[in-house]
Amino acid sequence: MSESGAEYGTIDGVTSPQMPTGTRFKSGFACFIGRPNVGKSTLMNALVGTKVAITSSKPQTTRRAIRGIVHRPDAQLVIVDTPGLHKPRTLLGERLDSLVRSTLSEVDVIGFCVPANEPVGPGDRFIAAELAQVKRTPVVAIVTKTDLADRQQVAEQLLKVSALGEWADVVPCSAESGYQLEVVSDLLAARLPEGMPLYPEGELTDEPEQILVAELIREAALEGVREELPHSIAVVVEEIRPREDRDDLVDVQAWLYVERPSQKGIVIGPKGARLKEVGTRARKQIEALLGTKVYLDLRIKVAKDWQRDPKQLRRLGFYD
Ligand SMILES: Nc1nc2c(ncn2[C@@H]2O[C@H](COP(=O)(O)OP(=O)(O)OP(=O)(O)O)[C@@H](O)[C@H]2O)c(=O)[nH]1
Repeated sequence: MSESGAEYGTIDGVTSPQMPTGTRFKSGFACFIGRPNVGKSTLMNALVGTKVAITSSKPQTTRRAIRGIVHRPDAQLVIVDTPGLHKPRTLLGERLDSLVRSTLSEVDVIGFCVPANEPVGPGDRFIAAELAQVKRTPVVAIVTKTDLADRQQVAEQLLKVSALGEWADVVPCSAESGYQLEVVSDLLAARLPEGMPLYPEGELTDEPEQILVAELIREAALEGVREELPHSIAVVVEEIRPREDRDDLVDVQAWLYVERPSQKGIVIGPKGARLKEVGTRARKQIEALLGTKVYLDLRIKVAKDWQRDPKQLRRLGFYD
């Protein structure tokens, strides 16, 4: 028995019926790296089987290392979702990149994602060169979005990606159609060290609720205005509290920060219509996440140039 009381593999002499005798349970961390928009978050969600990372059709919406956990009979794979590597333009950009680099050296296996439907370019080569520096961590190259390419294109992409570096494996998959997701999971799990499960069974993410809720609100606020304010919105959830005398209602109080008064106008919309929509959309997602009815108190504030100000960055949850 493990500490949590569940049966896991051969840990402490208990053999799980799903595991061949003699195999040892494995556990550890994986992360996906790749250019923005190549499908890293979507792949993580598909492997975990629930929406924990935030995906969108615009690059660099993922700002935090959100972890998803894949519970397998033979292994527990904790996935750290990294933002896309990109050239630092603002202080925030520099922090993203140092976050990516430290993540790479801390994990047990890296999944390097390149989409099947786009030519291999300088961005992919830049990341491949970065990965060549991370000597001790095995890298599985993953050709994503195979549903958007024909067989010939996928085959050619596999060859091109193989030529980019020294990979432990090269595998094609589609998070959209589910093609080869099991194989991706197998290949990543195979590279983990033997060890106890790191999280109790059934737990999908170890992000605090407050951060997940803030991400859902930010995602809702970006809907439809990404072109105008792609990186200028941040959300802080002040409080999540069950309503007194009610066991079916939770109060969520949150601040939505923008950089300039003009952006405030965009987010609020004519007669507050847009902000109301954002609130409704976010509330539905939060209700799904928390499994209860939610009253969302969402207010907007201007925090001038928050991306360039270390104090503001810390306040908004971006730590050194
Ligand atoms: N057709 C298809 N679309 C996909 C697939 N995987 C991801 N997408 C789409 O590609 C876009 C980008 O996906 P994300 O998962 O947000 O990409 P990301 O690499 O995490 O992006 P960043 O967070 O910006 O680094 C989204 O519109 C997804 O719906 C896939 O297997 N097939």
